[in-house]
Amino acid sequence: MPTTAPRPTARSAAAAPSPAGQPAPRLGVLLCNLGTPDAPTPAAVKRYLAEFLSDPRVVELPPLLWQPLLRLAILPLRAKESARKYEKIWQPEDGGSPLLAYTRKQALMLRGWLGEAGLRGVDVQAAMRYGQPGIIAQLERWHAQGVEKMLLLPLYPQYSATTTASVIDQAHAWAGSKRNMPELRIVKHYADDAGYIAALARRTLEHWQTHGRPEVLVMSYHGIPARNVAKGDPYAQQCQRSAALLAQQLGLQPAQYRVTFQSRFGRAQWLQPYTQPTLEQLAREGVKTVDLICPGFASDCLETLEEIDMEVRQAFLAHGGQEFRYIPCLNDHPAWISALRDLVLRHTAHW
Ligand SMILES: C=CC1=C(C)c2cc3[nH]c(cc4nc(cc5[nH]c(cc1n2)c(C)c5CCC(=O)O)C(CCC(=O)O)=C4C)c(C)c3C=C
Ligand SMILES: [Fe+2]
Ligand SMILES: [Fe+2]
Repeated sequence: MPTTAPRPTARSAAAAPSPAGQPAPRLGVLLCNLGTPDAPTPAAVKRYLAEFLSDPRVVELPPLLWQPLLRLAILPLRAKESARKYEKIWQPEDGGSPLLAYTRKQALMLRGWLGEAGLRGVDVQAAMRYGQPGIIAQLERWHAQGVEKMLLLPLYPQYSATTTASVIDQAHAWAGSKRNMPELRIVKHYADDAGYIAALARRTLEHWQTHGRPEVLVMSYHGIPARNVAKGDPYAQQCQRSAALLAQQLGLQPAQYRVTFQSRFGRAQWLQPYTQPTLEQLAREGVKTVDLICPGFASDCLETLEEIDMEVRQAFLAHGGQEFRYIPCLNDHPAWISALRDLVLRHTAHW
């Protein structure tokens, strides 16, 4: 019996068939996070750190000065040291790197939730700025399928040139290499987005329902060099804005919370106050119970699971603290997926 082929539309005629034989998506949403090594080994960590720390958005030193220092002095030691830390948080049975596993889960859930919200023909994928799966490879796949509209959603609620701008640079450089470039939209930041703040508040209140309220809630953000802020990076201001909104939702008075900055790299001054010394000081002042939340990290990762929940916890307890309770990142919390869905719906309106 002769079969009638569906009449090709302008789009499907141009599009390469997708692997599952599904029609090509109309719109691609890319959840972008920092990146992670492929394995918790010195060799894999070295590859990842070399790419990451060679990005001029991340380290602004002249390459002729920085590259020899990085390759000869920093990487050999740091790769070994970091690999040992990655080993402590690696999930061999569950996606390896927590950062990658959670970002993939967020993409999968968001795809379903957008479909339920009535957004048709949308594909949602997870990608990493450094290492695998890469941003360019995904944009290239969509381009080959004829996807003409792509939304970049960096999983950094607060904008920084060191993170968000680097994602955007990479996507623009890729688009610049195309004769028939797609439409690109970007979510620059969502530090004061009501859905994001509500998700953080929900996460915290659920934690308090189980454990009760602490004496002090510490909100710890990843740091950046202080001179970046002096030169105009709005990151610090956005961190303070998110913190104030979260405190307001939780009904906290200024004495009941602190904003701190973690993960300092190198010897330059970074944003202050630093997280670990703040926790040590609180313990010395007689504070017995603290909760710590990392509002700037969309997913748990090395910097939260190892640095905060192991190292900083240890430091607080060693200085006289009694209870250190880490509040997990937003990860796959439904309130967070709902906030991401609303961000996507707003940024793809009339598309
Ligand atoms: C100059 C160095 C760094 C800047 C600036 C920086 C900014 C920055 N980073 C994140 C988020 C993450 N960073 C992570 C790991 C990480 N960060 C740095 C250095 C800088 N970050 C290093 C060297 C590392 C690797 C680990 C280590 O060796 O200590 C991660 C976790 C990755 C993982 O695999 O789990 C995240 C996430 C933000 C948000 C930010 C600026 C706002
Ligand atoms: Fe970092
Ligand atoms: Fe760290």
